[in-house]
Amino acid sequence: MKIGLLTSGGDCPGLNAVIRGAVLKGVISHTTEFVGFRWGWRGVVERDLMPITRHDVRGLARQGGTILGSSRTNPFEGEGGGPENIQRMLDEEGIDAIIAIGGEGTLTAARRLYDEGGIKVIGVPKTIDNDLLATDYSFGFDTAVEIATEAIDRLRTTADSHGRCMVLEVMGRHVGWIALHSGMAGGAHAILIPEQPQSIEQICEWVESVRERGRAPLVVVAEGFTLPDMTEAHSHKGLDAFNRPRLGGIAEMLAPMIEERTGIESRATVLGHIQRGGEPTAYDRVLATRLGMAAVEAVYDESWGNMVTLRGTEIKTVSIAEATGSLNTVPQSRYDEARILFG
Ligand SMILES: Nc1ncnc2c1ncn2[C@@H]1O[C@H](COP(=O)(O)OP(=O)(O)O)[C@@H](O)[C@H]1O
Ligand SMILES: O=P(O)(O)OC[C@H]1O[C@](O)(COP(=O)(O)O)[C@@H](O)[C@@H]1O
Ligand SMILES: [Mg+2]
Repeated sequence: MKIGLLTSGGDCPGLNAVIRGAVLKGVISHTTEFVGFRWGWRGVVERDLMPITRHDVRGLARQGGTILGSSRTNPFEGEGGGPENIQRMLDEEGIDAIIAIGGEGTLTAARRLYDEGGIKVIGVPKTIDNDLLATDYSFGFDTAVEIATEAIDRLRTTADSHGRCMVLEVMGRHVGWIALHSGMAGGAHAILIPEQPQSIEQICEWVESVRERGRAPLVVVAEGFTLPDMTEAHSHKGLDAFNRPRLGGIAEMLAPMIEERTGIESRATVLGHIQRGGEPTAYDRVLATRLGMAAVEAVYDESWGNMVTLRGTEIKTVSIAEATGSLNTVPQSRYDEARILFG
């Protein structure tokens, strides 16, 4: 059995741990050979691959990023794209199956390749935002929450020194899980997420009540948050490779609005890709390793078109369609719970 691994879409800490988990499981429990496609689907379409041995995955559990590289290439486009060309390439390379590690875009592409051309593919869910419904958590999210929480702790001491309001912007295009968890962990005085538009008046009310108690207000905002009069999330950095607006900058918009209305000197910090870089937490290493191992088992079970997933504490296999159908949004009850701590 020869398996091709790829990592696609936005990276996150734990991708390398998945690769290592898969390779060790395949080599130790079976006699699997592995190759890696470089730069996600681009490596599939352009036949850019490299062998991966047990030696190559030494020490990889703690290494951030992905040794294979990632991109936003569409596997249905280009000269080598589409299921027929891909199957021919796999046959010529003697590759029996693909394990695709990626988010909803990558997994949708994987599912289409299976549905439309019978490509033998297994998915591994990846999302730093934790926005995939089919898995309770994905690796990378815990690391991002740790990094954002540390940022809140650090902002708090400098905010206290000056009596300033700090607005921290974290990732979260469609869902506010990173903001919710880091905000709760760090004791933020307001958490602003895409699922819950809030007026500037309400935000300022929270900020002022914090000041009245003699504290320096700390607001955490997800990049996809909107004020009620905004029709889409704040973006001023153009489009990404898949023609979606690059988000970012909502904190820089909110901080002066808060300062103007409350008279409290305010500062914005955009955490950006620092949330996605560096070493994964122990939790993410373990989760990623288990998902990588389970993906190899799914290959041997011929569970094509499916993905591995965390349900409670168990790793299961589910249809990729389940992962890509709708988003894992923050439920109202979780926001209401956090809201008790605002102001
Ligand atoms: N419906 C689709 N059909 C084919 N390819 C897709 C589809 N949706 C996304 N992709 C491909 O998968 C790539 C990765 O998706 P993207 O959303 O950028 O990252 P992620 O996998 O992290 O969600 C996209 O650049 C695109 O080329
Ligand atoms: O800068 P990039 O690579 O385009 O990615 C930024 C986007 O990726 C995200 O981190 C989402 O990533 P996930 O697919 O891993 O959830 C968004 O929060 C952010 O808008
Ligand atoms: Mg995506």
